[in-house]
Amino acid sequence: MLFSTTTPEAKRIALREMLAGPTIVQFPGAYTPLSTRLIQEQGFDGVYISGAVLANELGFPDIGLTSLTEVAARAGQIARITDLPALVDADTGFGEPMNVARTVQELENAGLAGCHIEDQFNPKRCGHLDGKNVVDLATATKRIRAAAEARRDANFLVMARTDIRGTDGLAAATDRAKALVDAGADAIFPEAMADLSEFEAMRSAVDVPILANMTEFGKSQLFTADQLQEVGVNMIIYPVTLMRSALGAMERVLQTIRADRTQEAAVPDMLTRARLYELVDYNGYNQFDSSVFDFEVPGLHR
Ligand SMILES: C[C@](O)(C(=O)O)[C@H](CC(=O)O)C(=O)O
Ligand SMILES: [Mg+2]
Repeated sequence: MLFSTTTPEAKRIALREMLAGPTIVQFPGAYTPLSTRLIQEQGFDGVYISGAVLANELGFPDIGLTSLTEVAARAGQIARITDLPALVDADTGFGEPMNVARTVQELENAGLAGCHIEDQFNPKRCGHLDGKNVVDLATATKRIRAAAEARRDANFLVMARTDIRGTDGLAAATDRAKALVDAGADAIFPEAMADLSEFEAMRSAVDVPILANMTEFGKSQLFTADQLQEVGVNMIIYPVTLMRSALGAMERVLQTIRADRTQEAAVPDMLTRARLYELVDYNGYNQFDSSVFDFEVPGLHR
């Protein structure tokens, strides 16, 4: 059935354990709650909830227009449907340090295993675009300290993302990462690393887990999990991959219908009705229903 069979607390412990382990973990971006089931079925380690996907699907560019309420609600819908730990993109934390504290508590309540908070100015932008701005070190560290202190579950992962590589270079990024760890970050998301050697430099700078963002059409090459593991990366996200693939497929089928005046040629690419029902677990719900209603209470007649 379409719900998590484990608690948020257990998922947070699982996330901590996998990040401490020797094997790199892969977190595809959940496009929607249902697509999260595909991620789980394929045996991935966890799911990522992208701020870009969330914003774009609501019809906004990824420039900080979504609200905490929208992000927590969507992230909660995704977290509730999977046994996998879910890491959510909390952008700049939705305001000042006090807002960041509230953000972390709302995300804990929504059942997330962790979130990342970045050091961009608002309005923020995609980390792989030029013209980003980052806040000063004091502001960046205050956000992380507020996040770390606000959580009620010590295992909720507070990941600090730094975008400073794009504005000030690699040395600034490793320095900032160290300061963010000192401020309480459990993990580091070094955004827009240019190549593997930059990940390696980040690896030597900090002793917490580090994340690689394998977003398509960005600044980083699309390295394999083995290549990234080799340089000491602990976690990979594929944030926008499912949305890009789904939208690509949608565009193609719409073109087919326009051209052929029927969708017939596109049907082989579609998930069949049977497969869709399997994914939504109609069977599981039916069985649950019959186990609840198919019993007799002696002496009870209506
Ligand atoms: C990871 C990211 O923050 C996201 O929101 O998914 C984006 C991804 C993207 O725009 O490709 C990012 O800033 O890298
Ligand atoms: Mg983002």
